[in-house]
Amino acid sequence: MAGTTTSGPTRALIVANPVSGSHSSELVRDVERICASHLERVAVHLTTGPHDAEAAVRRALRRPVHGDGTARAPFDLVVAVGGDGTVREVAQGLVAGGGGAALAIVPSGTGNSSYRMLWEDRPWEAALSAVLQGARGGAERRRLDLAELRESGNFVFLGACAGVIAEALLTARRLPLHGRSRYARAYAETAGTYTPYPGRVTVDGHVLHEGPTTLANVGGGRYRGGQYLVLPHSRLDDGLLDICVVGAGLPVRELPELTRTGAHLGHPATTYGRGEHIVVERLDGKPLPLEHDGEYQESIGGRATFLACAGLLPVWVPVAG
Ligand SMILES: Nc1ncnc2c1ncn2[C@@H]1O[C@H](COP(=O)(O)OP(=O)(O)OP(=O)(O)O)[C@@H](O)[C@H]1O
Repeated sequence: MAGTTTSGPTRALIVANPVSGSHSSELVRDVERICASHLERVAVHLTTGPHDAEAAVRRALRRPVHGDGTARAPFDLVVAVGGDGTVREVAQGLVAGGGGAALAIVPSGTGNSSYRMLWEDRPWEAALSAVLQGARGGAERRRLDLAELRESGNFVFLGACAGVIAEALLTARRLPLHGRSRYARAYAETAGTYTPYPGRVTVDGHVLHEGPTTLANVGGGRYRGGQYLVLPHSRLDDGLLDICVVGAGLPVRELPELTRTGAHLGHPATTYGRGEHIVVERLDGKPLPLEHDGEYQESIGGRATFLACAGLLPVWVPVAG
């Protein structure tokens, strides 16, 4: 397959977020130990705050290492140890840093949908060990699509959602729960009082949906909240963004059950599309409730514009099939 390579990586930077939902220092030590048993060079960076993962990756990739009189990139692998927000920041740093280092993920967040979109339910130790051995371990380096959110300039890895899922993230902030049950409870609470917003979604210049909107999800990843299969048909390297819109005809409380299996797609209130240029709007002059990669976008206005960026990010994934 184009864009793949068979040999494993040799030099890893581990970027770990100490405040991600299921972080522990033992986990970081284990990741470091497993990497060190396969690789010639391993470094660890603990993030210090929002955006630090991106800055650390950019910095680290900028410094060439000199060996035998030649310069080469200091790392060919960056292992993000964190949740979806950390993974996205690392992805942004990898794109900005250039140089061809590829991403691997060890899940230690809350939803961990990014890890699941690549490795499903495989234990992280097995996935990391596969990555470190390359094709021999059953992993390959593939270039995956990203989306650019025009209004912020950020790249989107997992996906973005306007509507009830974004509102649920705000609810989740005040819940003293951990893991995926935190998002499940936040969603249930939010759904109880949620009013669909007046919206429009345009795909490659054609209006896909206009009217009351419960959610509009652009991806990227098949899962949201680690368990809800909102975009079951999404492919990560087809150069296109999938979009699922749920209108007001589907009771908000029924969505979690339906999206667990992708059954929402058969409901008449659901519209599905695919394209390179997707515009999600709120039409009543209020800000669009929007999140991407699990982070609420506070400063977005009434409109979010997503552009597909085909094959922008090198990522270690299981060998296809
Ligand atoms: N040292 C730090 N202190 C405070 N915030 C940090 C620090 N390092 C990183 N962050 C921020 O923590 C946020 C949340 O991290 P992350 O998304 O990885 O975990 P999570 O929210 O538990 O998981 P998920 O997104 O999978 O639900 C990120 O937006 C990141 O910018």
